[in-house]
Amino acid sequence: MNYRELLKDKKRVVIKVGSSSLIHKETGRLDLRKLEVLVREISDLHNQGKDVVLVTSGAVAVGSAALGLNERPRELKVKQACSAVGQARLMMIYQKLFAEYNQMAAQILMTKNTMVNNLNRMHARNTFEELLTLNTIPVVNENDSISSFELEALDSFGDNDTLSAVIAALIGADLLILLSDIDGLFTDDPNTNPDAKFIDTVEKLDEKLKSMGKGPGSKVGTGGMATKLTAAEIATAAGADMVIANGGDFHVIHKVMEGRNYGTLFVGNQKEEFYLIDYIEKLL
Ligand SMILES: Nc1ncnc2c1ncn2[C@@H]1O[C@H](COP(=O)(O)OP(=O)(O)O)[C@@H](O)[C@H]1O
Ligand SMILES: N[C@@H](CCC(=O)OP(=O)(O)O)C(=O)O
Repeated sequence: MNYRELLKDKKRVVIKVGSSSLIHKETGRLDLRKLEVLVREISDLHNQGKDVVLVTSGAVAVGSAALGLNERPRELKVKQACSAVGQARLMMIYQKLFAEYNQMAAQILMTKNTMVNNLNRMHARNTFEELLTLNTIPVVNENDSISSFELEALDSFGDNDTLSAVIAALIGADLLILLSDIDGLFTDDPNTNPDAKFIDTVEKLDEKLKSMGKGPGSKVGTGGMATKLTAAEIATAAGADMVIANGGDFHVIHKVMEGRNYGTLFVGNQKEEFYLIDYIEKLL
């Protein structure tokens, strides 16, 4: 089976970009040229008739640069304040860029409680559905400034990798693309182990593969490969394919969608009885 070919027909796509793919390493400020490519790629997918949801990190990084802090803050309340400044800036720029391509962007900020509480989860699902029906592009992040789960428990739900998989499952997406600072999954962290080998396709995510995913390599990233594999577990069990690809050049989005060999592909394998809440509860 050529799993890559099937990517061409995906109809509902969630795309997650990490902070490290959005900012200049040296200054911590937004890489505007890259953002333009990201927005153009997403707008073009939308013009092809696909539903697209963008999950974007970057609020804390953008906020701390705007406030003149030299490095990523450690104290929770400082991170939360940075995120309040950064999220507004980030969204302002997304709105502007999407508008240039005649697209309507919408913002949804989620917390773990949104997903755990049955009523809130239903509201979230309905809002996503309606936003997609209305032809908008939902832009999602964690609601860092009012919730501490996300910034403190970064190994569990508090990470946009996991959040994007939960959203993919919630809205019945058929593809999740995680754009990171690395080409995909390797047998070990290639930043520390030069012998690590690239893995092109994962048909079954077993314990051996899961143990390969280590923490983050960069100062700005948070979850590393470990949370991306948790995301793969949720997305594939919900029946969506997932691709981890390098967000160094966002043109990779259309290359992945054309079925070309970019990134690591995790093949969706819908569990007969898939209950999203079971997965969310495991993350608490
Ligand atoms: N097995 C692995 N394969 C690839 N990368 C890995 C692996 N284990 C750990 N990593 C690290 O995960 C990093 C990507 O995650 P992260 O820093 O959170 O980036 P992002 O902000 O883009 O999500 C890589 O740069 C790499 O150092
Ligand atoms: N919600 C936080 C970032 C959380 C996160 O997952 O970051 P990353 O590892 O860069 O995707 C923010 O917007 O700064």
